[in-house]
Amino acid sequence: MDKLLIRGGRPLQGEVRISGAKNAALPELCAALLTAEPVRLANVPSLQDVATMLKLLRTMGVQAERSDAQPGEVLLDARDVATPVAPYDLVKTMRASILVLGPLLARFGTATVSLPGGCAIGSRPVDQHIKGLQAMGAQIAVEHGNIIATAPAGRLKGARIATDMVTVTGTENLLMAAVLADGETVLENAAQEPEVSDLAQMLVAMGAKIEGVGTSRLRIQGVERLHAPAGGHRIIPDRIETGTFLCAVLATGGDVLLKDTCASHLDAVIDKLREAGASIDLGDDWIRVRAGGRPRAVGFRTSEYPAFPTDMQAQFMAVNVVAEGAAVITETIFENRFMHVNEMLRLGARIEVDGHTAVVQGVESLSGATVMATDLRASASLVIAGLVAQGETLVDRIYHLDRGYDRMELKLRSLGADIERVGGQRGAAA
Ligand SMILES: CC(=O)N[C@H]1[C@@H](OP(=O)(O)OP(=O)(O)OC[C@H]2O[C@@H](n3ccc(=O)[nH]c3=O)[C@H](O)[C@@H]2O)O[C@H](CO)[C@@H](O)[C@@H]1O
Ligand SMILES: C=C(OP(=O)(O)O)C(=O)O
Repeated sequence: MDKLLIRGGRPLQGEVRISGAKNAALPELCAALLTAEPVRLANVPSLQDVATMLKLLRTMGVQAERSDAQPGEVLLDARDVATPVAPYDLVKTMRASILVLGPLLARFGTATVSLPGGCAIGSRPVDQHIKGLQAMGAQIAVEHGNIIATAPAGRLKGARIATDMVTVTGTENLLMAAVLADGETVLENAAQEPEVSDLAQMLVAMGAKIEGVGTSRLRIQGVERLHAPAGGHRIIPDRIETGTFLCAVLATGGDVLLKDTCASHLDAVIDKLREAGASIDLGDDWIRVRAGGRPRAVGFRTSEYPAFPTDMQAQFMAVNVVAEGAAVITETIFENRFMHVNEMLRLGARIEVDGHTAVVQGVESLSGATVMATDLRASASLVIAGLVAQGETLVDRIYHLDRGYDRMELKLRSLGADIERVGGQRGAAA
């Protein structure tokens, strides 16, 4: 099993290119199921979740290939979908497989998707996805661990849906279902994450009629069919990869230019980084971050976009761990997203957790040790801590990291980090 070996203590310096957003790529790959025309996606990141999604689409009969000629481009042809089924062996490795449910039901009137179980960071039910589809007329049964869904007479009906909480993939699933439904759907309490808006823009380019993009109320007039987006669709930059590098630079005391990114998707994180002492300059598609000595500890509370993202909580905690002072971090989205804390303690961090709150008392230095990644962003936070720690840090179980980061260790190495993959080859990224 692959591990990352890090010899800490080197500030990051140089330039790095940010990849396309995992959490936009996954629903947008599924959106290709909504049309019989071939769809071209650009800026698709090379990471394990994308590989898993391409595999899932292929098992259904979709032609899904990376272009040899154009790096980052994926061509998808869902003309023939023989089996509208997402089996357990793929869903268990990637919860976002649930994103095929809405589009399959919308276009083919039937779908069977294995019910995702719990996950390291929380129980993560999909009841809101199911409730919304039922409101659109779907008949849904859960049998033998599978969600079995059908649309009577083959087509969903528009409905007014208010989800009990803001759900990102829930909004995306219902949006993809609604674009081909008969009549109008109104999604209240919709997620406003940039990845949801990027999906909506792709759907509009495919002929969907959607009002309110970027707001908490999406109004959709269903159409009979969709076409491919003319000229393809380019995936937005990954704001969480961006934030991860920003935190790594501040924690290590470096100076880095991040290219091909979008600063306006990261307002809350950038505000907190500045509060922590980072000097940050912004351009249309770049961010330059410079650390001015040891960071100051800064508290924050995770919440839905545009507030501080839960997917940045662990990485920002790694900054606080070596900062001057103390900070309170509150996690409001997932009930078990402090799994990195016990591993950080092994590196010498001082953190106390009480329910949804972690109190971090910054320390002057960390000392390298073997630590175990428990989930995707926990892995990233341990890499940041390892880059700061004195001596060697070995991060185990980095298959979690590979799910969601595009060649992270190569990018870090290009910035001067002493980091290498040991114990095998990287798994087949898409
Ligand atoms: C592939 C993808 O885009 N993943 C992101 C997505 O996950 P995901 O879409 O799974 O997260 P949600 O926004 O749905 O979850 C938010 C909260 O709602 C709860 N909930 C959600 C749906 C539901 O039917 N019932 C229910 O109770 C969840 O357990 C959680 O407590 O948004 C999360 C919150 O920003 C991010 O951390 C993930 O990186
Ligand atoms: C939690 C995440 O992803 P997923 O929803 O795919 O588990 C994440 O990207 O941090």
